[in-house]
Amino acid sequence: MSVSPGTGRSSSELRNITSLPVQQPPTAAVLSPPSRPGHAMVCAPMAPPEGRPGKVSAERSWPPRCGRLSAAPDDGDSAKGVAEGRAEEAADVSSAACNGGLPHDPRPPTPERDEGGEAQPPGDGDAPHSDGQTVGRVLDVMPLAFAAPQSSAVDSADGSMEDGGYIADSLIAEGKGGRGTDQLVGDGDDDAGNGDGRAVGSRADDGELETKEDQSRNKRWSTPDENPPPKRRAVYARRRFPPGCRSAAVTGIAIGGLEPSPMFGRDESNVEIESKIEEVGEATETHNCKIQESQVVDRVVLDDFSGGQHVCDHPQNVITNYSPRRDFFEEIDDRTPLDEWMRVPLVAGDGDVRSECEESIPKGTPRTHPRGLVYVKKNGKRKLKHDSINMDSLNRSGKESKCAHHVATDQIEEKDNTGLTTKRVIIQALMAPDRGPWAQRKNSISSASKSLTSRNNVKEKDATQRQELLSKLIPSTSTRNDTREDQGGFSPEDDETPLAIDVHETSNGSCVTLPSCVASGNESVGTQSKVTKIDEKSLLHESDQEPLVTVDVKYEGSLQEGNLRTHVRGLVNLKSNSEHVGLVSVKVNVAQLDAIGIFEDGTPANTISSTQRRVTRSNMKVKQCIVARELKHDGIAKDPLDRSTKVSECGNILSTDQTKENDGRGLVPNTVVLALMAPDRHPWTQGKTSIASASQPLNRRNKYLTVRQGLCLPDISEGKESIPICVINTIDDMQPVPFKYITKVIYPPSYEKTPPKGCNCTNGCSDSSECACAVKNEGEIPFNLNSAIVYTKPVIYECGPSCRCPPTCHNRVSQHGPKIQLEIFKTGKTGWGVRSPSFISSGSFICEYVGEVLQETEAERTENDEYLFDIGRDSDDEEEGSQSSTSDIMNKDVGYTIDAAKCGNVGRFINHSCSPNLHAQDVLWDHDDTRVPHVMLFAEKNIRPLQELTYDYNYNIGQVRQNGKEKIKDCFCGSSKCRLRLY
Ligand SMILES: C[S@@+](CC[C@H](N)C(=O)[O-])C[C@H]1O[C@@H](n2cnc3c(N)ncnc32)[C@H](O)[C@@H]1O
Repeated sequence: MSVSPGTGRSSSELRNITSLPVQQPPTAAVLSPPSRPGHAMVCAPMAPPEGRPGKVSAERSWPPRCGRLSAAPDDGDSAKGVAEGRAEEAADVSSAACNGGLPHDPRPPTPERDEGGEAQPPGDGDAPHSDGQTVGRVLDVMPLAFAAPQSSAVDSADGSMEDGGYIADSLIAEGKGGRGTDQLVGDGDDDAGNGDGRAVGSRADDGELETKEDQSRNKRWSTPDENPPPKRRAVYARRRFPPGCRSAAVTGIAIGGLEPSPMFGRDESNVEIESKIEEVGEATETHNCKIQESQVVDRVVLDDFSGGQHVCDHPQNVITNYSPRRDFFEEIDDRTPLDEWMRVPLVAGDGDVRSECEESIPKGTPRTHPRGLVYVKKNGKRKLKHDSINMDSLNRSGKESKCAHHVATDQIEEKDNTGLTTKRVIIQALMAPDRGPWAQRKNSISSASKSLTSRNNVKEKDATQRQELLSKLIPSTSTRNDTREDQGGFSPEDDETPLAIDVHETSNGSCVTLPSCVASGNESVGTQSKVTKIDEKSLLHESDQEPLVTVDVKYEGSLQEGNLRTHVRGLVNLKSNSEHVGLVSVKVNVAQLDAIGIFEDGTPANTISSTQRRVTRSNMKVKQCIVARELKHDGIAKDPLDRSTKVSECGNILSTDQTKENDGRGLVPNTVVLALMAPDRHPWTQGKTSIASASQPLNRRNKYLTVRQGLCLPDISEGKESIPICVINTIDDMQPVPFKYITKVIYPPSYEKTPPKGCNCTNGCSDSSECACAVKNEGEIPFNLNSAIVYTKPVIYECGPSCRCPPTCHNRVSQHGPKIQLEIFKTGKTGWGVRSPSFISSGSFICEYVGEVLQETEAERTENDEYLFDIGRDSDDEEEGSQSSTSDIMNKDVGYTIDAAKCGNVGRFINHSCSPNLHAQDVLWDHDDTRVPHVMLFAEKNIRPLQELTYDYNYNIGQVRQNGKEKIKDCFCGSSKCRLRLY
């Protein structure tokens, strides 16, 4: 059932969807390569046969000026040459690339069975899969040429999808709708489909549930007879920012010397005010850290609070929203009603700031970003002056982003060691950098880390300790360390990166030696751990010994969804010739290991088994380890080279600090494994240390913790993305329905991209008046030097292959693909979703919405409309004076849609939210054709780790129709601002 606009379809988008079959042709099939039984691929047909009974039709309206309004009735005709040609070609070429023209689900429809609903729970469509997933099947993105019919395979997807609150779509008759269904209701019948007592027609007009923008939009479009129909544009690529935001935002080439604030400016400092520190990592220590650096300003202007609904009905300009019910990282939602938040006064002028940090830092793991409480007071009153310049305590002024709730300059990174200032107040510790320094280039890591003395002390002390120990313990054999980029720098990964164990036993039965593993590189000594990371390279030769001892590491746990850990602990079961010789507790960083799937089937001697309820059992080849062959009770361990290192002793188990939290069960007679030093940084973790921040304190009741619970796939992109994208499902046993993972949009076969006129810059595009691309962007580079977008436009022009500037040009951001670790996970109610284990700062590029570019006429015939995203410019864009491309020669009457049903990337899994944290931005870089821009998703606010990534599909509630009937789909975004309906 492809009735409504699919993903990304705007509320302003109404479509005349025609001939959409309710029943499926008996030729539909689920195909599976015969050579790989159990691996099924499900594909939908390109277009349904005409005249099939049971079809539904949808009426679609177009706004004036959208170009296709008039063309709507004869849309197919007007676009016939192209559309039909496209359709045919698509079937042959483009779609075949993804679909292979595979037949569709052969199941005949039944009255009970909702074609779309059961097939794809929260959505509709005929996607022959269940709940957007397959049961027990491995995602198969293999070429369809290998696919063969396997009609039975679909059965597993039928009827079992609705776990965890999925609501099946249903195409129902007037008055038969019900909450939680995708419905068609009688046109104009407010009661129809109101199974839960809601009035369909008025739901969107519920003033309490809508923003003003919503109201305005709905007012404009909700009554087609009275109001002009909506613009064609699907998702608003532009975010409605407060006045001045765009122009006031600091760009990367503006304001010399200052690191600009992120575009969206909703830095977390306002959240962090009086908020509880999120415990990160393993709770081994807690200490109070006095924030010594903060930006304290005299004055701040808050002339617009991003719509103002969220905050400042308070006459004294209360800035911060904080809900004690929400966790620390909870976003500031500018549309969240005030009463949802506890308002926190931020004071300018006389006041007092007191900051307190409390966090847990795993031993030996320097923390870069503490989080703490900031108390802002001013004689017990709330006060904030209006002004346009922030003056810090040194009377330095910083331009602020007006869209910020409060100032956010980089001066916090520099100084103001005045610490806590009592006379002038404001906020400013703990602002979000352009990008999490822990996750990116670390160019601002100093800001956060330096701001905490104790933190720095730890770090420096660690380094000193390590160096000292290294000099003592490690002979000059570690040549390979000399080239390490992180040499001398102790990042959070140093003690956290995955390590594993391999145990060998020598003939005397008393030694444990190094395995045949890769060298991990850095020699370091655990900070407090007294564990030496031995030069594995120098020991590799010893791995030639025939292992006599096997290691079986078992991880068990009871992690809950969203409660990730960076490290698990487990027991290493030492065996010698199948005889148990002991247990050793070890700790392994599982987040990285599992997520990137470096575990592989290994030899019995080097395996780690991961078992847990509903957790995939996996053999993980141990990659790195350090093994001491002897451990004395004086706390000295000796490695195979007879180098000794101090270790902790924990009962009978001689363990390192990494394991000392364990109960120390097991007996290890004279033989001990010491492990868990910091190995190399893995490519996928470079610059991505924030996984640590996703961790939670250990639940000490869980002695055995799991390896990344619910891991379905280590990398759904199968290596196509530079950063693996794993799939996590802790809800059920299903996996995503197979699709072809692509990283670039597929244009219609007949489409020829016209290279844009590039810039000739050789100076890094720093002169925005000279850079042709900047000129197209109205004289600005929309990205700052940290690659965060700083303002939005209808279309942003990045430099591209036609330009002389290098690929590193800071006006090339989104074209390089995702740089933030993303993962697909099963949500409770909205199918699969996307999140990141990393903190994402506002303005960061997330990913592109990739799929097949279809002409809309063709898109309307797609079976599965769940993954459609209309693209192209809307009329307003031009009215607002945005630069129009000179090569914009296309027929504006032709609309295009990206269909990611069969071919797509991680973007296809991003769900809708009425309070989104992403923003869709049209970007051009490899052509100037504004009909088919790239849809790039950027973070529009700071996003805490594991928070679902969402954008606003912008459906026009009440306007999605099929066969003249309103179609309804409930929204389960869970936002306090939820409009309750997707459409
Ligand atoms: C592009 S897909 C998103 C990924 C999808 N959840 C999946 O499992 O593949 C869009 C579909 O997801 C579902 N969806 C997304 N956001 C939703 C929301 N807030 N409430 C209900 N369903 C939602 C709807 O069925 C929608 O048609």
